[in-house]
Amino acid sequence: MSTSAILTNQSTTKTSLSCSMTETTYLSASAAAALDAELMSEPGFTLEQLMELAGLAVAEAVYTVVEERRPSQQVKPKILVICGPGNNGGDGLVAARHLILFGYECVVVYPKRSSKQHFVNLQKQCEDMGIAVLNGMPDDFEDRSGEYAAIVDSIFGFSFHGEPRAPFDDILLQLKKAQDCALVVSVDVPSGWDVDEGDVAGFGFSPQVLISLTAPKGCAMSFEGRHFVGGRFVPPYLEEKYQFRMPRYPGTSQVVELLKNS
Ligand SMILES: NC(=O)C1=CN([C@@H]2O[C@H](COP(=O)(O)OP(=O)(O)OC[C@H]3O[C@@H](n4cnc5c(N)ncnc54)[C@H](O)[C@@H]3O)[C@@H](O)[C@H]2O)[C@H](O)CC1
Ligand SMILES: [K+]
Repeated sequence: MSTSAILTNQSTTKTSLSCSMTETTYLSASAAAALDAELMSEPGFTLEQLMELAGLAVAEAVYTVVEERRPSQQVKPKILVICGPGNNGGDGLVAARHLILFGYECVVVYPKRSSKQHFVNLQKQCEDMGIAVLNGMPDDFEDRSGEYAAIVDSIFGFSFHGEPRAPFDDILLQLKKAQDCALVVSVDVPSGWDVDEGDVAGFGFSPQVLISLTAPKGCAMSFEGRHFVGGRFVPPYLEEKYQFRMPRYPGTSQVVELLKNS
């Protein structure tokens, strides 16, 4: 793997539950894919293992931001999780299951379902938790998007290319409209953004929260909202090989928030 695939290589400094983002490491789309493949070949992780930890981290970040804004302990937060056709969508299915275990309500939108057994199992596990798994956006979404405590964008991750195709083009338009009245949390990459360059098409989808997995991708350099990192599974020798540094996770946490320098 060429180190030129890595966009910057710097370090973070730890405070208590967050990292002061004096400097951080960004991975290009190609470096992220190469690292992902290596995790599954050399340390021999299965996709199931990595996705379970990634999805748990997503659930933890969602829980953190929702609890901070929660007006009353009586209201059970309701989360909409929109899942794409690949592994980013799988992270969303895992996160939905954990959010139920954290005491939330969830609805999943999963229009292009993978037939792979792992994904069939993830859907079944969601349904077994009482989660409705829908083929499309709820009919009343435009009028009621503000009722969700958060909307999770797990549509596309680091393998997204080009222009979003149907049905995700329409879904992203709906998400863009909803971002003014609902808290939108993107998983790994704000969907529709160029993975390395950001919102170069000027579409204007701008989630309030991003949870980068393993390490931020290049697009995160132009992200201005709250930024968490999760995916606490990289062995130190791979950090060295890929010349990036995992954030220093506090205690048993699966996520760490990167704080911008003042
Ligand atoms: N090591 C880690 O950090 C891990 C991260 N994980 C998550 O996996 C995604 C990357 O998953 P991958 O399956 O490679 O790709 P995507 O989910 O980004 O999407 C692929 C999917 O999307 C389709 N597609 C691509 N471009 C378009 C388009 N323009 N319009 C419509 N559809 C498009 C493509 O055909 C595929 O079907 C990473 O970001 C993390 O979220 C793992 O969970 C664990 C390890
Ligand atoms: K996403």
